[in-house]
Amino acid sequence: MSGYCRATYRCYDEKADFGKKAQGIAVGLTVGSWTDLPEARKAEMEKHLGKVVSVTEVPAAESPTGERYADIVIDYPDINFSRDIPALLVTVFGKLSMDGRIKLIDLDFSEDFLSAFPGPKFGIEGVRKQLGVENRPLLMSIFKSVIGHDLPNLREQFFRQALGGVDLIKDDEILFENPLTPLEKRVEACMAAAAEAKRETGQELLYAVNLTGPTFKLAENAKRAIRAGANALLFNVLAYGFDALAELARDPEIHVPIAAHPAVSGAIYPSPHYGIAAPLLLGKLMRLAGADLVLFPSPYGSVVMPKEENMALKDALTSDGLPLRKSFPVPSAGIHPGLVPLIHRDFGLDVVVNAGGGIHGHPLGTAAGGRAFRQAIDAVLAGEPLREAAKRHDELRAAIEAWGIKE
Ligand SMILES: CSCCC(=O)C(=O)COP(=O)(O)O
Repeated sequence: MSGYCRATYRCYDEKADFGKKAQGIAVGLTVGSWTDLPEARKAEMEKHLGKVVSVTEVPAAESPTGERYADIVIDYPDINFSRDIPALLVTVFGKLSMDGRIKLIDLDFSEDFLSAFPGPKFGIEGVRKQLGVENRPLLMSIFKSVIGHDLPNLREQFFRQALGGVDLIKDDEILFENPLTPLEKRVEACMAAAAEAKRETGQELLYAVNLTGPTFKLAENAKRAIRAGANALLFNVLAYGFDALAELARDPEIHVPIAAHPAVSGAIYPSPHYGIAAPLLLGKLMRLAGADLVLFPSPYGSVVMPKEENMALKDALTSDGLPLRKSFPVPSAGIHPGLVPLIHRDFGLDVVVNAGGGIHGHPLGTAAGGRAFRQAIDAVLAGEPLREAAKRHDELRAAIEAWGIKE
């Protein structure tokens, strides 16, 4: 699209004139007023004016929620905003986000706007290359119970996760700078455990250390972590803002994959009437800002997102429609080995299977938890039912006895 970024909204109202509402948005969020302007001024302002592209009204009787709504599409001239995500979001959904029952459903970026964003530095291909794993879903393990633990304890936890054959280990997102496991010491301890585990497993491993601290110290902290040996970062994007991620992702000295955590997103996407839709919030915008991996609730686990939204989110991260590297989808929360067939069915090969409790809570211990997942992944790729594979694998059998299989 040339010269304009396009916003799509869903607006609920029992009796509004949606055409008028759309015109009000297009004018109100751009030039402010139009009809009151003298003709000469109108000619000058034309290039700044938002344009209503379409208004599609759905009556209550045909609406899935039984409420009357309209999908409104508006084009916003690039000339009005700078090439950064905060400027775009404030333009298209600043004041408007507080003005009645309206949700931002989608954004389409102009070529010029897009050209300011390099996107993910590694993406799916780059992460696979780093790990040397091309032909199967990846497996990520989440540290659980990290607060109040010291370095030897953390190192031991890391080692046990790594022995299970996971590809990535991520910090818990609630682990911040603290005297027991400060950033650099934590990285050194965990990377030493990774090297020790590699001697047994032969596997490469990425450790996504939680990047925290004041916004203006993030880049410096990331570089400190990398100097200490970190080979990936975890980042709570929504607590800081997309621009913080974009700055980290475009910094040439931050040459490690960044995993985006969805913390705080539940305050923004779930309502049908308000906020920003999940495929845009956790999909398109995360990819645009440069997340190599994006965590989000799956349709099956303990924190769920509806399937349709989940699939649209996956498409936003992986479609060819954006000229950016693809981000790895990481459907998460309450994941256990019995869910691997569903994850593979819905996400295919390019997915990261991610589990905390489903690994640490395994009846035979943390390393067995990782192995059970790897056995489940291998079985699914071989087209073998999990119950069959479980006859040969104690770890998978114990996992299925504990959590079952969901089909
Ligand atoms: C809601 S997506 C984030 C998942 C996450 O960070 C997490 O800790 C999930 O842990 P679980 O024990 O449910 O695998």
